[in-house]
Amino acid sequence: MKHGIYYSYWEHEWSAKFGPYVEKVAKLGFDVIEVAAHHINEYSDADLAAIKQSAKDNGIILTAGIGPSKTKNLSSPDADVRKAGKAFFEQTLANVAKLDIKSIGGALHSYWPVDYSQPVDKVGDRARGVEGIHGIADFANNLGINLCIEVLNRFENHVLNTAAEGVAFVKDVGKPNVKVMLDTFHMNIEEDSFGDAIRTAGPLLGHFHTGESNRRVPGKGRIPWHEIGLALREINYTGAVVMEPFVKTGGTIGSDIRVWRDLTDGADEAKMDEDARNSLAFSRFVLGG
Ligand SMILES: O=C(CO)[C@@H](O)[C@H](O)[C@H](O)CO
Ligand SMILES: [Mn+2]
Repeated sequence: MKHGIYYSYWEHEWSAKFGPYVEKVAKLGFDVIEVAAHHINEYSDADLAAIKQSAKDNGIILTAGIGPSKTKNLSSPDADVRKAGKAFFEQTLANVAKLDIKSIGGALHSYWPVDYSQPVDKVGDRARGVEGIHGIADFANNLGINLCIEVLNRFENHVLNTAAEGVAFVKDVGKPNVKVMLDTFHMNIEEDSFGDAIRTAGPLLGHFHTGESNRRVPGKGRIPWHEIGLALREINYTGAVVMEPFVKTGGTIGSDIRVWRDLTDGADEAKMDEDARNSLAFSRFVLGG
């Protein structure tokens, strides 16, 4: 098991440059840094080559996360949007591959966060989502990339809310590089049992996000980490466990994540780093790896 952190913990914008965080995260003792792929198509090849080299020099593995925008929605009822989504993903995956990234996770099958001011069509969106992911899976596989379909809570997406729904979706896609992704923040809202959800995903679990029920770093709240660690060991999970704390207000991150109060307790960057380091030690102990 490899442990990581989403660099957005320190930032306000999905567009924030992730290059400088590779060394920082390595110094904090992590194995993995997760980067936001939302704006990766704006990086030059030289930028990507430098970041790849920095990861190599620092012994860090990169993974990617993304919340696709409504205009790039692979499950949209509008065929032109689906087409734009496919083109966006192909460009994004090609750039992600330049960083030697083997896994991209998020609501790849849909968009995020969902606009609930309009009625939703879960059945139709799911069917188009299966087709959309099926349509980019081989492209990703040829680049050695797994597509990890994130199961989200009801307030952020309607297509997949439970591990069982995630597994059924991934089985319908039926491609070896398309996996289920779980996140303890979302599981806390939707699952009857953390352990059962992880066992339901079993060998299809491709990526795992961690965070407390208010998205503080693991160890500061009341998520049942021991139960989660036992279940991950039971299914012999060897993938990445990436903590995804969101504690800062402001910017597109604060707004998309609905952070309306300062959850850092007024921390400066040094204290934010210390919290991450302590949470990493806690996560390695309780989850393994
Ligand atoms: O859990 C979430 C959102 O609640 C994230 O994983 C998100 O989908 C993605 O990371 C956006 O970059
Ligand atoms: Mn997540």
